[in-house]
Amino acid sequence: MTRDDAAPLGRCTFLGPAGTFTEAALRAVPGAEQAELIPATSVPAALAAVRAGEADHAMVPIENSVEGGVSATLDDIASGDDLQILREELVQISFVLVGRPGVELADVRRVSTHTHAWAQVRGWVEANLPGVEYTPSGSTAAAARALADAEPGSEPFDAAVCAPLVAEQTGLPVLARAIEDVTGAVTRFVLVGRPGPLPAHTGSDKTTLTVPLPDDHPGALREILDQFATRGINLSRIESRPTGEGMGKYFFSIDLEGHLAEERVAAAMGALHRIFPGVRFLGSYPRAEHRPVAVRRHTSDDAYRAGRAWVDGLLAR
Ligand SMILES: O=C(O)C(=O)C[C@]1(C(=O)O)C=C[C@@H](O)C=C1
Repeated sequence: MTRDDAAPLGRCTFLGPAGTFTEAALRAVPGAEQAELIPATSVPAALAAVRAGEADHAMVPIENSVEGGVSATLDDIASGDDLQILREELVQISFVLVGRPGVELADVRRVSTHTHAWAQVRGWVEANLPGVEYTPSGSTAAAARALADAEPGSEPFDAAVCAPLVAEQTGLPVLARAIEDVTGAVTRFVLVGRPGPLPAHTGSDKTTLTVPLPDDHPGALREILDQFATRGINLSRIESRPTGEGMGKYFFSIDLEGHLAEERVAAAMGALHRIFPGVRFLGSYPRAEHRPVAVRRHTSDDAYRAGRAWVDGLLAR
């Protein structure tokens, strides 16, 4: 059984408040206009709402083309009750600096934003606001709204780094535009639900999984990679994250090109499960770029089926 693409989003939570890049990603999903959008204060809070059944889906950031993986998401979906990624969205990222009313760029001493946003404007800040004090916030929009909602004169900081949309929504003065260090940066977001039928295989799919690293297993990383290499499976992301259970305890978070419904992916996942029973399947879903996955002839479904038919024929002699 495959998931119905036209299934309603229902109650959909996201890293809020209104005006985050995450909200922009959610609004790009067909059917978002009919969904009930529920802002969450953090990624773990959004995912907890899905696990508890208080929301049907959550949109959360997972990877940025400049700053890499979003740890809060990678760590949260890797533990606790299983969740499933249903689709991904790519959003072009450009930041503005908004200030409290009346402040000039030269007067800015304290700035707030999300840590991932801060990492993407570090060069601009060093060049234009040297020595400025940084306060992390739950999201870019949370920083801007803290500024907009404060009593005049008691703002917690002078400026916030956020999306141009939030500047419009709050009416805060824009002190600088396009302050990102890398033009054309992209953040990848995933729509997450509770485990259920997989989205249909499209030929341009991605699969996300995690593999815990056992303590006493020399060459474990190589054994994981071998499962993909021998089956011609390309990885688009692999990173290690601490499990939080003690020094040296890690898991790998992996995206591969392909769908669990493909023989080579199913075979690799089955093999991983034999070697590392703690492997966690986090979903197979269409790639946002819709670029077809290149499959080498000898690792195609047809080749797998032909190989199995040959062996079955030998056994049936
Ligand atoms: O704070 C936001 O607006 C978010 O949606 C989060 C987030 C992230 O986690 O990377 C999303 C995109 C940008 O890269 C900066 C922040």
